[in-house]
Amino acid sequence: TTTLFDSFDLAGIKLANRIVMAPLTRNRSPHAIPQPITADYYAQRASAGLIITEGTAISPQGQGYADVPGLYTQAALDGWRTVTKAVHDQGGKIVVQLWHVGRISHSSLQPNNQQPVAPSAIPANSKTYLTTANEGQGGFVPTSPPRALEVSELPGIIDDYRHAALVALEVGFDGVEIHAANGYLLDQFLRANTNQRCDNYGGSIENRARFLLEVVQAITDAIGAERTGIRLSPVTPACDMFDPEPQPLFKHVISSLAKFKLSYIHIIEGATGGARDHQQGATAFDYAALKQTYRTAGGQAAWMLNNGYNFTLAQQAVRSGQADLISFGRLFISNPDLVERLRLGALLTEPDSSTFYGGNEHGYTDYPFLNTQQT
Ligand SMILES: C=C(C(=O)O)c1ccccc1
Repeated sequence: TTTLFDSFDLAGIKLANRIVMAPLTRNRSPHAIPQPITADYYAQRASAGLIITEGTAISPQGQGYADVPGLYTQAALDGWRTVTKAVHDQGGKIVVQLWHVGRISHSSLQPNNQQPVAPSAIPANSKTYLTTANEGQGGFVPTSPPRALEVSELPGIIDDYRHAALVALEVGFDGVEIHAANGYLLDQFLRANTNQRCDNYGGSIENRARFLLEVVQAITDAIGAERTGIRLSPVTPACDMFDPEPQPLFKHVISSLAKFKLSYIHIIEGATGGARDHQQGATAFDYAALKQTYRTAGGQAAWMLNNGYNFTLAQQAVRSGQADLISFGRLFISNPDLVERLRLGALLTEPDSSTFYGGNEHGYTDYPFLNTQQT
């Protein structure tokens, strides 16, 4: 039977195992430029079957938190080249998560201190991370109220996604993950509480999924569907998100995605970083039905599940065929050699949440390995 430690062919990319490092925002890229220490951080974790980078902004407008990296300056691209080389030198595989935050931003982070943009002018009851003058000391502040995007602005944002995907491959990434989860721009278009547009990008489920599918079309046209994954979070409340009928919404989304020969579908089960059985709407979300719908519609992408998995749950999910791949977030923060530890059944280091966001090497690259020679 299949286990987490079996190799996996991800649309032509050979993964050494089924254990994926989930995207994790760490707020350690001043001026959106990944630093040399970031290359060390990802290289330390290169034994993962696949690394998905932290959310990476496709444009200045897509930047929503201080010190998150981008793909829109030459300095950032040079920084990412160092990262991908360091990971590949360790035999690892790494894709970059393409991120536009939409309304989850602050005017001080926006070009010309503008309002953040969103499908509708509905403020989020949410916070974002800013740093004080002396870089690195940061805190969370309320997000700024957004303005509604004009239809005429959408092609420009699609272009930003296309361009980011192209430069991602140029700087050595093995592919991209479209961030369509956790209440950011693409999820804001999908779900009813944030999208109250009256044009053909709002209202019906088809209309609310339109922008996401146009982005997927543009990226897969640019770099190939086999280099393109996507992340969805059907019922997460993260960033103040809610839709009263997630099952029909995501049934339509996943059926529509089936025609693209994507690399993988990454599903967050429940509340991101919280209860796996979190429910929105009248009935519990049926993840198995979602996968079945996708396969019945002809979807062949790998199926990746996330959120609060431990070793036993993960083995069960892979053995049963419920998932091809399992992504782990917090456990990879504090266990660079998570794969080895899971293989040996070794003790896992608990992550220290006080150093998740912002700061220096402490809580970033100074977590211990089991056998010290790898430090
Ligand atoms: C990109 C994030 C996500 O997808 O939730 C994120 C951003 C800031 C803090 C934690 C997570």
